[in-house]
Amino acid sequence: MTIEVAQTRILDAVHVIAETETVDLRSALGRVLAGDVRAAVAVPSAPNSAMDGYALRGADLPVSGKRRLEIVGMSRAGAPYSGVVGEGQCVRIFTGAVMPAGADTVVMQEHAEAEAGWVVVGSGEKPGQNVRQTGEDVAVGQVVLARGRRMVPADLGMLAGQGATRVPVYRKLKVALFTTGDELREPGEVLPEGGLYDSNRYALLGMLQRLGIEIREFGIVGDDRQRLEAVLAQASAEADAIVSTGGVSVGEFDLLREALEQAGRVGFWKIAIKPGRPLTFGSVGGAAFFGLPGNPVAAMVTFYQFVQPALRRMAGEWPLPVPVLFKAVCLSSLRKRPGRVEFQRGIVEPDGGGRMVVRKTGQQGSGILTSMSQANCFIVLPLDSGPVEPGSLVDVQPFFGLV
Ligand SMILES: Nc1nc2c(c(=O)[nH]1)N[C@H]1C(S)=C(S)[C@@H](COP(=O)(O)OP(=O)(O)OC[C@H]3O[C@@H](n4cnc5c(N)ncnc54)[C@H](O)[C@@H]3O)O[C@H]1N2
Ligand code: MOO
Repeated sequence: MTIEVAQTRILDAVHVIAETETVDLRSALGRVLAGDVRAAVAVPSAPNSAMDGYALRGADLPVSGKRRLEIVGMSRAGAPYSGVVGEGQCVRIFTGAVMPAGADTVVMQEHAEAEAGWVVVGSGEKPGQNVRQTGEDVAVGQVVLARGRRMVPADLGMLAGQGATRVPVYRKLKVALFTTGDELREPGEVLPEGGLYDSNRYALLGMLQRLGIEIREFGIVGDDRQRLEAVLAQASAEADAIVSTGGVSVGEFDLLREALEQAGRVGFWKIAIKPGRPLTFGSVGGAAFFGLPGNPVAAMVTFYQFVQPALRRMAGEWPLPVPVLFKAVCLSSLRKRPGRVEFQRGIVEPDGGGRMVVRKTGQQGSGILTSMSQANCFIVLPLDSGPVEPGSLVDVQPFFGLV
């Protein structure tokens, strides 16, 4: 199965949560809007000055030479001038102050010479300049923020700019999380010979936390079918989605598969992706189920490719952002065989000469979590491509952005 087919099937199968709630603006960051927010007030609410200077009639500006205008008053932000600016007059004005009646133009103070109640302006100024018009940012009735938007800091500002104190949002998505494998130990415990600490659950916790999800942790579930079935039943009763790692390939102890066949409807897919070929997707009770491969990098790559978009959709987010891809010059040689899309891990940066360059973060095995920890991007190698020689252009998908 191609990545695209798997992504489409998953997005088509999941449901957006129905319940909504209202939250205080202070708690709205990262939440998903459950309804359109329309503007009740125009921003700005009145024409105002973009500069400190003098408000005057555009018709009074000299075409050539200079003109002397009488200063008849002052308009400060929060304390407008109540009179009218007549011919040959002006008002001392400050940034953000309402334009006085009669005036339609502001000359910044650096371009004017003030002298005892009078000001001299020169030519080269344009009628209408330096004025911010009513509603030029937001007009009354316009959709300020649309349903399905995951709110960013500027959105909180937009809502506050409308005088809003509370906003309608979808309730938080609940996700149950567990890992499988008798070899796993909880951090803090003593590690037996051949054991390893459960790193997947913590990496997944981090990725889920970034999505603002309410997490129900079921810990490590050993290779015990009855226990797996019990956890699946409880998880499906408590959560909108279940995410697990391990036990999805073909090993004899991959009991998750049997437990799932008992508890729900799931498909076992082989996807043309590396790392992360084996993936399980389906439902257990009313919950969507995602069974990720156990290898730590495979678990993270498949989370980003398949689980994250699905959880965002379920949480009400729409449209989903299209992942950013750009070209960079690859400084490493990369091993690659045609047949799978590969998500190798890299560090991308400007080279100082106007180019973006990328190099791989060491060994690229799907168990090498260091390769992910040190990376700031995926190097995305297409399905049918072969090895990459240093100096070639490759597609890069950055992890970073403003936060
Ligand atoms: N004969 C085949 N063997 C394997 C295949 C295959 O197609 N045929 N696929 C390989 C690929 S690709 C992957 S990925 C893994 C996926 O296997 P599972 O999902 O069943 O994962 P496990 O066998 O349980 O574990 C794989 C690996 O990852 C380690 N692991 C598991 N859970 C965690 C955790 N929570 N934290 C840290 N590390 C974890 C585990 O110890 C194993 O080393 O199968 C290949 N085999
Ligand atoms: O998922 Mo596996 O190699 O593709 O780790």
